[in-house]
Amino acid sequence: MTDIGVIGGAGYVGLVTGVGLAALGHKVISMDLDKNRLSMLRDGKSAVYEDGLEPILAELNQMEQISFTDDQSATVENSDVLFIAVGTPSLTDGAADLSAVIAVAERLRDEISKYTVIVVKSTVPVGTLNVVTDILSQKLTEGEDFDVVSNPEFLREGSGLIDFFAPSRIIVGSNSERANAVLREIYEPLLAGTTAVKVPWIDSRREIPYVETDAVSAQLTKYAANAYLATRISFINEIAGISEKLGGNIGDIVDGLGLDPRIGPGYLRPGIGFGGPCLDKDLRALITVAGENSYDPVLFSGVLQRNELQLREVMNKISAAVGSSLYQKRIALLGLAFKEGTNDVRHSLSIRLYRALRDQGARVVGHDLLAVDEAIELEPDLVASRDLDAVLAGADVVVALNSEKIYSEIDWVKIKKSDVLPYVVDTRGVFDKKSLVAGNYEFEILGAIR
Ligand SMILES: NC(=O)C1=CN([C@@H]2O[C@H](COP(=O)(O)OP(=O)(O)OC[C@H]3O[C@@H](n4cnc5c(N)ncnc54)[C@H](O)[C@@H]3O)[C@@H](O)[C@H]2O)C=CC1
Ligand SMILES: O=C(O)[C@H]1O[C@H](OP(=O)(O)OP(=O)(O)OC[C@H]2O[C@@H](n3ccc(=O)[nH]c3=O)[C@H](O)[C@@H]2O)[C@H](O)[C@@H](O)[C@@H]1O
Repeated sequence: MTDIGVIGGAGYVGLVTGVGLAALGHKVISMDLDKNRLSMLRDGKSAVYEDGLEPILAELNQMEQISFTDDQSATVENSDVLFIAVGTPSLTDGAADLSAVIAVAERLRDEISKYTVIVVKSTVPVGTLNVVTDILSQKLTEGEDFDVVSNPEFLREGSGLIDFFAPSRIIVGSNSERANAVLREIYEPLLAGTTAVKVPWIDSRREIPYVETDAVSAQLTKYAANAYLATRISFINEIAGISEKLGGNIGDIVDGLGLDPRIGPGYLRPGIGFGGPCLDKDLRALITVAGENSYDPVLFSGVLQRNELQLREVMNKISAAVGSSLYQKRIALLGLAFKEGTNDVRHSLSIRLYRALRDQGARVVGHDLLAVDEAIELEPDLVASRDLDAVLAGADVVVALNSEKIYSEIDWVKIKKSDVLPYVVDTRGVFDKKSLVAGNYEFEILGAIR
């Protein structure tokens, strides 16, 4: 059992990391600046939605396996290992904003009083570990008082706990054997499949790849993974666009593509593009860092460009559907979070679409199962509801942006209230096509002939 502090412990990554490590039997202090989130967490409630998190959190709280505080000094004093999971958002030039990481390191420089392993979980560009080491070295000695390790995170929002307990891989980047040994000890229960509380996602028969490498490679692996995922989405969106022009059916194309074992079926759903707090930000940071090192990443620039164009494609479909002008047209957007299964609206392309429609005078009404409050907090004038029927009623155009299961269950015949039907734009191939045909709706599916 290791005493672990998680700095940024109330965020998406920090919370899953803290809860996961506590469930493995470690004593965890989750430290954050957000007092509101901390007080919710002490009551077993999370401001970030993660499937299955709250029951485990409540159990861990009761066992005193995890605690929540805004006191960094006490966290440092009572921890042998500190995971840093603070945010690293995009600056206007695309580079990662490291101010939160630097602020934490500057305090650690004065707070560390025994050998402490600093584990950087936040996604940070190559070179950031040197910055942290330089800050700490102003008062402390590397190897004696501290070591800094990279341990990038690959979780997906909404399925964070599954990804913690059944990760595709664990990557640890460090040149210190002492720190590596500490990390191996921390992850040992996960590799062995043993936990202090019952979690449904662990499979002790499955071997979890554990990769030890240098810090530069660990950090670049993280950026490469997100760049590849973004590339895959822009790739399939581009194929969908071409398919639409040539009269193909993207669903069948994806199935045919995915059958090639070198390509695989996952992560090939076309749509409005990749949104969310990370893919876009990390790709921009990679492009910036490549540029700073005299390398021209033409492929990745194209991936970003396709993503921007994709939003415009969807906007054009809506404009074409209403004919003359969007003014006063009621547009129902299904899916406000950046994807289904999360309440995160950070960098949601649905919200960007809302703004573009609003600016042209449309009356937009949005639906989401989890993110209505978050969407309204971000855009106070947005009319949004969890009631799907109410959102669909009276719409001139209905647009599916996320692929929630309930969207596939809409009975288009049953919901018909009059002969004046909305035009339906399905960017996700989620709606029941037979039902739309039976109801005589005019509709289009992104990337497909009907
Ligand atoms: N959200 C995701 O799915 C993933 C995020 N990442 C990376 O993990 C990092 C964190 O991302 P998220 O969890 O999404 O961000 P987040 O914004 O949800 O969480 C960051 C937390 O850090 C706290 N914080 C900021 N400054 C602090 C300080 N000085 N001391 C203590 N707490 C502080 C904030 O209050 C917030 O709760 C980023 O680098 C991101 O790129 C990596 C993999 C997945
Ligand atoms: O670094 C991160 O933050 C994380 O970013 C992504 O995870 P996440 O942002 O939670 O969401 P994804 O499920 O990857 O989806 C990202 C965007 O791509 C879109 N997407 C995804 C898959 C797909 O086939 N098609 C598609 O358009 C989603 O709708 C969403 O807008 C990665 O999948 C994680 O591995 C990574 O850890």
